[in-house]
Amino acid sequence: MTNFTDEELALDPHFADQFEQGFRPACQLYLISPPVIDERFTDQLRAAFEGGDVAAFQLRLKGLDEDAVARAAEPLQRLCAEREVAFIINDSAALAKKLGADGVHLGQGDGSPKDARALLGPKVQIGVTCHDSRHLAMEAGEAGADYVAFGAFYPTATKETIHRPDPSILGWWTTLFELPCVAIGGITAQNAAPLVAAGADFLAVSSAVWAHPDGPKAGVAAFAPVLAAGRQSPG
Ligand SMILES: Cc1ncc(COP(=O)(O)OP(=O)(O)O)c(N)n1
Ligand SMILES: Cc1ncsc1CCOP(=O)(O)O
Ligand SMILES: [Mg+2]
Repeated sequence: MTNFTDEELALDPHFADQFEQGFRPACQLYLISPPVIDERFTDQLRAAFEGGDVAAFQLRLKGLDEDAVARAAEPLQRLCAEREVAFIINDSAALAKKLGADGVHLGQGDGSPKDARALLGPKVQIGVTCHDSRHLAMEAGEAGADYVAFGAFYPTATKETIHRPDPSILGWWTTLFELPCVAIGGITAQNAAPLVAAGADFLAVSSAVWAHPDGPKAGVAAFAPVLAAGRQSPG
């Protein structure tokens, strides 16, 4: 495994874009499905989309075999296509390929981004979990990821988590690299401001939307003000 020094990082040709102050689109919402869904979920997803702009939806069903995930995916993928929301499959590049998904999200134990790229081609988005690690994020960038994900920023009941990054990792990343970064883990409309200010390109959110007391439409709508507040200007 490569360990990057600051000097190597500054010289690495894969990161030629670093230090450029390029345009970064405003922070957007990336919805993660609940870990378990039933037949009512397509309507819940439709309601969520009515709450405001959603850039991507990840189907993250834990403990189901791939055939069952594929069956669940069908109406959800169709809805995402109608709404021009990127449809991302969690964990499995092979399933993303089979379904013709727009992307796949890979954890550190979900296979290599290079193998996924070889399987999926250049147009499919590949995201990689990087926990709280600058090193893992640089490795993912080198391996051809389309985004890196840091988290969990806050306690969450959706997944057992060990790593708790500081929001400053988002600012560090966006100052050096153009590759988008995703913030995940326990994010709500109430606690998201430091992540947006620090530079997150996407907020990946599950329970704050699906368990919102007024429903998923209100759950998405609640994020509008914090997304609109935008990043801290440099300096
Ligand atoms: C956007 C995003 N970031 C992180 C994760 C977590 O992926 P992983 O570490 O593989 O854990 P599981 O989600 O598979 O339990 C994610 N799914 N999406
Ligand atoms: C999948 C995942 N990876 C790190 S935290 C997390 C859970 C995100 O869900 P929530 O927004 O409910 O904390
Ligand atoms: Mg995974």
